[in-house]
Amino acid sequence: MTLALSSCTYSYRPWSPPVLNRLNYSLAPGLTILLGPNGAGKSTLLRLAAAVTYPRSGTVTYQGIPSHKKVYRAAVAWMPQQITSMSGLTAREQVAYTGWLKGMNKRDAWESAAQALSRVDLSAQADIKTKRLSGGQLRRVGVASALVHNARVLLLDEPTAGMDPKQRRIFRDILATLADEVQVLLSTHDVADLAEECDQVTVLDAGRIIFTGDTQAFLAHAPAGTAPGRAAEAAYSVLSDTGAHL
Ligand SMILES: Nc1ncnc2c1ncn2[C@@H]1O[C@H](COP(=O)(O)OP(=O)(O)OP(=O)(O)O)[C@@H](O)[C@H]1O
Repeated sequence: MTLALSSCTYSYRPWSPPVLNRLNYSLAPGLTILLGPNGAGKSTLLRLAAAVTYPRSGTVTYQGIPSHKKVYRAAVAWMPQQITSMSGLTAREQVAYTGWLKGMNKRDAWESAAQALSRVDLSAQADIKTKRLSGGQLRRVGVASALVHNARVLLLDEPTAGMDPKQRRIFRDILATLADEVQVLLSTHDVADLAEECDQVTVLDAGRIIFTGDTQAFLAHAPAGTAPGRAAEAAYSVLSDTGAHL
């Protein structure tokens, strides 16, 4: 049993049309990327999975535990699109502070912050004030903050948006390593960068899942003769066109 959304319906206002309608989704092991056009519902799905909000009907569970339970929230970590640097805090202090907010005692949070920063390859920047870090490094502080309380599932909302190619490559390698230990679901528009590196791909369109499966099955949607290195974009384009007609 894993993180699962069962028949989930969600709308932002009681009277507005649902953004997700009776959605069923089970997160696979490893690294899954969540693709879809603007407004497809990716952030909404992640927010439900992160227990930031709750479905109007249906259930969200992790190993059968419903998302409103404290143990659920302890198992799942979420990184929103915007990471803020906390005024005056170093990277380690910011990550430790997040751990403390999540209920760890000060000493455990401090120790765990060092480990989390090492997992995102930021040990060398641990004592630097977060406001002096680059945008890509600050995102890695965000991932470390998400990891500090030893979550089993990591939910990342467009973590690579605005990163330069080098930072994206570093970030991608870190995620690939992390995904050996925790389940990772991340939304992105960087199809070409990530789709060939991940284990699973899910494509959301207008609140419906139009594809979910392993990377090979996803790439198989690229038309024959697609140039090497373009397969992910081509597969996504074919699936998006199909989804638009469903
Ligand atoms: N706070 C909100 N209040 C009302 N409607 C919202 C709110 N947030 C999102 N929506 C609407 O819900 C739908 C899905 O939005 P969501 O942000 O989940 O999509 P997305 O796939 O993450 O988009 P993007 O790729 O642009 O980030 C959109 O129609 C959006 O306008």
